[in-house]
Amino acid sequence: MKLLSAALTRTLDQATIQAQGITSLELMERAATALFDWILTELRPAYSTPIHLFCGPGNNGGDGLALARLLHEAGYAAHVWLLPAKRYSADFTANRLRLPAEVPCQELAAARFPELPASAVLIDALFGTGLSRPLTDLAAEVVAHLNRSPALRIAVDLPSGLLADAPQPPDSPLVQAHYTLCFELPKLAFLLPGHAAFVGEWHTLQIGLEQEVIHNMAVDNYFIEDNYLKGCLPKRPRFSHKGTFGHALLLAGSQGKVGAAVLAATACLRGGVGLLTVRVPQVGYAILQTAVPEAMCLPDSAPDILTELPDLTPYAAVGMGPGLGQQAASREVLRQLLQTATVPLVLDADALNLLGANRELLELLPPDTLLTPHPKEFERLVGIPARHDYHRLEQLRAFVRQHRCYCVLKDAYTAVAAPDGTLYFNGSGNPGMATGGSGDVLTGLLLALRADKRLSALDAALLGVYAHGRAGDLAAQETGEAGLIASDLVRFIGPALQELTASAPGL
Ligand SMILES: NC(=O)C1=CN([C@@H]2O[C@H](COP(=O)(O)OP(=O)(O)OC[C@H]3O[C@@H](n4cnc5c(N)ncnc54)[C@H](O)[C@@H]3O)[C@@H](O)[C@H]2O)[C@H](O)CC1
Ligand SMILES: [K+]
Repeated sequence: MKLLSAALTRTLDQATIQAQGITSLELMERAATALFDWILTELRPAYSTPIHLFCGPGNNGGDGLALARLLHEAGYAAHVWLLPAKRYSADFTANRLRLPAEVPCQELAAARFPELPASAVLIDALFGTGLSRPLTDLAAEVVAHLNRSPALRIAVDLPSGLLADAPQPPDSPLVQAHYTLCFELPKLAFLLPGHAAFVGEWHTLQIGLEQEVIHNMAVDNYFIEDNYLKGCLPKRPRFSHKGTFGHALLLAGSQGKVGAAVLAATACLRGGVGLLTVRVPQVGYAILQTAVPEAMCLPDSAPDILTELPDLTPYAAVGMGPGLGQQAASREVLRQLLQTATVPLVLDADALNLLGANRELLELLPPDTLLTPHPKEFERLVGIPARHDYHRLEQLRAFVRQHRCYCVLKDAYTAVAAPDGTLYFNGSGNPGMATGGSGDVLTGLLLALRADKRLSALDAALLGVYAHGRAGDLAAQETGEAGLIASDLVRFIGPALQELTASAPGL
């Protein structure tokens, strides 16, 4: 799904109002009803639970006021606190007037903040997408008061203080929400690591915004969730043979890190590759032949690191990096690979560190090469530390545009960057995957998908990243998050890919 800027969100609201012939107040009522339904079904508060709604002067506050009315009408103990302002939005005022007189409603003042015990539920409807600058004065004090409370905090649309799609100065006042409930589409701000403590668990609520309008909006950020890739992996034709799915070459492993080669190799096989040859140093030969009998092994003549690039003629794709080490001889293998390869490349781990340490090699990257750095490796690749999460995304866009490559920036919401600068944030996966070897598994899986000629570079990257996370989610159901190890991911690649496979035969 698309990630809209605050400006496009406003356009969408207006377009929905026009297309459906409704008033903005009616759209607000839909938003409040969706919030009300979520709170009742997911939180199931007792009628006696005090629900304190903190309402700002704009439409976010209007959502809060409408929600307060719905809660009151259903018999819940709603209590409204208003943030005084010079101007209030029209729909705020309309809902202020519609609030039944029996609902306690007070203006906030520095000397008059309510007691907020652990048993209460707090609704943060202070500010949403209309926020244009960091919170100060009374609003900042209210936010600090909410954050000090042991009560559950639910943010409407955005945790107040957070901008939807742009950085705010460090240490700006921000509500620390346990839940953020937004409308229809998530916001880019939710997906950035620095915001996790403020956004909490987020959910999108449907309010009937115009799908046609969303469809026609041009954006450069997408969120990849459950349904997006279903059916994208072509079904295997009955008359296929191992040549159909490509012969991949994996260059990996060094003394003490042959396990990385084993994990990437098994993941590549589970990813559906036709044939796999693995290049390891001598130290890895017996290990690989024993641990991965399905793969062919082409050992390097050196005992503990890779020093020679094999003839690339037989291969449909080449992966390099897991457990490689950063010796000069391996750097020369990488240089030769970049100079001679005419098939898709997947570069990870030490192959990326070698690129970062020898940045002139970046000029040799063949177009459509797929790189899979984590943030630290990415920083080494670009050579300049990111000032904040948004700056890192701009660096990412600039990097793929400059080098005409695909880059998978690994994080809780991994971003796949395409050469045109479009970013696709991945929604599958869980914290159990933050474990050694997880990245090696991704490399192997991506290598298999890049060897499959039926897939475009973008589809291979998106399918691989999503299936890797999905394998993690399936594995965690069995092992729990803490108990999950990288080999578990390998076991669940098959089921994850199965979910994404088309039901109709491909041509
Ligand atoms: N489809 C939807 O997403 C819908 C969203 N709704 C809700 O509407 C808000 C956006 O409302 P808006 O009135 O544009 O903005 P805010 O309520 O966030 O606040 C604007 C208000 O605040 C003033 N202001 C801005 N920055 C500051 C600041 N730093 N300090 C103090 N005051 C500030 C500004 O001047 C305005 O007066 C969206 O988030 C949803 O919650 C609709 O209800 C339904 C459809
Ligand atoms: K809010």
